[in-house]
Amino acid sequence: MDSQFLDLLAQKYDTEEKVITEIINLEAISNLPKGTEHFVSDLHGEFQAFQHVLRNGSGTVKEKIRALFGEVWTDQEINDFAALVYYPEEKIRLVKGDLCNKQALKRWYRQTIEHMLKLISYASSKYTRSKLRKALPEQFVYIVEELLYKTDSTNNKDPYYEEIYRQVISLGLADKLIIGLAYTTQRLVVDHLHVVGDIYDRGPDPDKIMDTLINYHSVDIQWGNHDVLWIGAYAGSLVCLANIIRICARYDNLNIIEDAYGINLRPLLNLAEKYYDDNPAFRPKLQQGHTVSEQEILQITKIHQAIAMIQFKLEIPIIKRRPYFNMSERLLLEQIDYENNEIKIRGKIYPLENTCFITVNPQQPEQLLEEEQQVLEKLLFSVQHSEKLARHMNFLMKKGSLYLKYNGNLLIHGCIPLDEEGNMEAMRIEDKTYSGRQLLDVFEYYLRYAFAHPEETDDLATDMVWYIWTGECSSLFGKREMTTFERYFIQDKETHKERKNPYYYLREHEEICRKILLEFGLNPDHGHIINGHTPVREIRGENPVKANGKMVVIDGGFSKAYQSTTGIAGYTLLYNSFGMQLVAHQKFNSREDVLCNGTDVLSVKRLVDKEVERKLVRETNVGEKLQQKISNLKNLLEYRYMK
Ligand SMILES: O=P(O)(O)OC[C@H]1O[C@](O)(COP(=O)(O)O)[C@@H](O)[C@@H]1O
Ligand SMILES: [Mn+2]
Repeated sequence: MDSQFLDLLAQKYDTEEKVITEIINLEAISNLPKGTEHFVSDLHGEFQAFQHVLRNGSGTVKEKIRALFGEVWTDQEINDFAALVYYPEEKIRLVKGDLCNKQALKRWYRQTIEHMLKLISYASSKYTRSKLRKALPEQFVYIVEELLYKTDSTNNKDPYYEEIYRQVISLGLADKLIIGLAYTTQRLVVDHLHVVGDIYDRGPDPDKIMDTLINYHSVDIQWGNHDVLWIGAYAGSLVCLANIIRICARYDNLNIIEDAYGINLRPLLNLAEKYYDDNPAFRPKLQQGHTVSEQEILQITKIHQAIAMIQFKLEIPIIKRRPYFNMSERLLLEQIDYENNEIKIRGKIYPLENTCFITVNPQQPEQLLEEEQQVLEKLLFSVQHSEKLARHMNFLMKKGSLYLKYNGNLLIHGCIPLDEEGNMEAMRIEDKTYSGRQLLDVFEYYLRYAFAHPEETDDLATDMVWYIWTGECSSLFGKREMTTFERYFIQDKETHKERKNPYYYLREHEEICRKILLEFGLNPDHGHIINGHTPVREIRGENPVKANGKMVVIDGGFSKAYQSTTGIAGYTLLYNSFGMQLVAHQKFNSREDVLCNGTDVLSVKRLVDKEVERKLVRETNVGEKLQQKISNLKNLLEYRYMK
């Protein structure tokens, strides 16, 4: 072992006792049950519903309350206490409104603090004291520990403990303490969160989700195709930029761009006002309960057309300079007969409707108007100079990856591109061919390169980010073509279909999943593939657990826009020391509903896999790191202290 490294280590562990204590500590931690992993996906800007799932730990909080108090409490009491743990600030306000005299409130405080402490003690039973300490509200660590670790069997200290309660309440600290303890509980029930892609697009508050994730104690992200689109825009891809604005316009979410990220849309609006009019194909999909004036709808409709046309133009030069993207069929503006308003797709002629080609030069359809060019420059400048977007995109890069191997499982938003025979599908990039894990690694390499070079807007890396959004071999898109143009302008629904990669039917088979796990160096006997991306249609009897349990698909649709197809409001997955459980969530109405009526999103759990023996930290990714550390410390012991 490198003596320099050991000398460095010796600075921290500068006595034999310190080394030995740390070894004992790490060995002991390795023998604790593994922490709970929580998997969510396809959040699509639905901050409220996501927050609820996060705060209730996909039902884990209530499960713990029920286990502790279920025999003595009514359902109503359980619901009330659960609501307090989820939304402590609001619930305390409601309780105070209900309890009219001070004495009653004091009694409530006294009982509630005790109940919270019981819950915390139960929820932290598989963690070290040090880990619990880190999760406690900082200003109350001392008193909470006193109350938690009461060891006095003689009752000599009872008055002492009572006095702590009394002081907290009379000094007016009870609210703060209860709120702090509620958040501690939320934090304890989930050790680590995986977001399996698609934080952005369709719903109203992706920025709030990002802020929540940034403040979360332990998280990783597997990028979704929509997240990559936002990364692409920030990294300088104009076509990705056009796409994010188009999608925001389509879902009546332009305030994400303008208000949340402070990107000035005025130049685009001016252009849109000049060239476009009302158009039924471009009217925004309105959010439920969101009232928008006719004038605003008209404005959005115009912006939607302006940016969609810019997008279609921008696609052309990329397709032409990257022949191996194999997208020549997507040169649609070149297939249009502008006089007869028709288009030829795969040899068939279709009439066009709701067209808005006023800025297109039929001889050179990729040509941008001078004004369009200027608008794009201003938008890109604005995007790349939004402080908040920079913070969010940097976090996505830091915590994110295209796929993740974690505790023996493979987490990926979309798919592993396969051919019909189930072989890893190959893609040529420049003069090399890649497939399987190598292909995904190359995609990720380009994406990181593009992000590191935001000043380059048409190099291969930047184009590749757009390919990951929409290309036929992309592991995040997983379809053969994106038929956006057809859905706007062609009636015939046949043209709207997007053929899926064979992966999506082959993943039903256990052998295929085993093969993929092997390709990624994982043990197929123990590993699972965890996917998001495609809504599981429970209504039609689709099972999210496939391939004899090797494959779990957790996109049930937080996205409101998709709930009618799925019939539920999303799946999440829990993986604790006893095994893996899938949780199906019912539609989330509102936080008020939880607070006032005690209604919680009904969650139904289904066992995916059961551990034969309780899984310990030692057998996890974290455990591996601990073992490495132990081995370093043992080397230090020998090198420094046992000569
Ligand atoms: O529902 P919309 O807004 O028309 O978007 C449809 C587009 O979204 C996609 O489904 C991709 O989004 P998802 O990752 O959410 O599936 C494309 O395949 C499709 O073209
Ligand atoms: Mn997706």
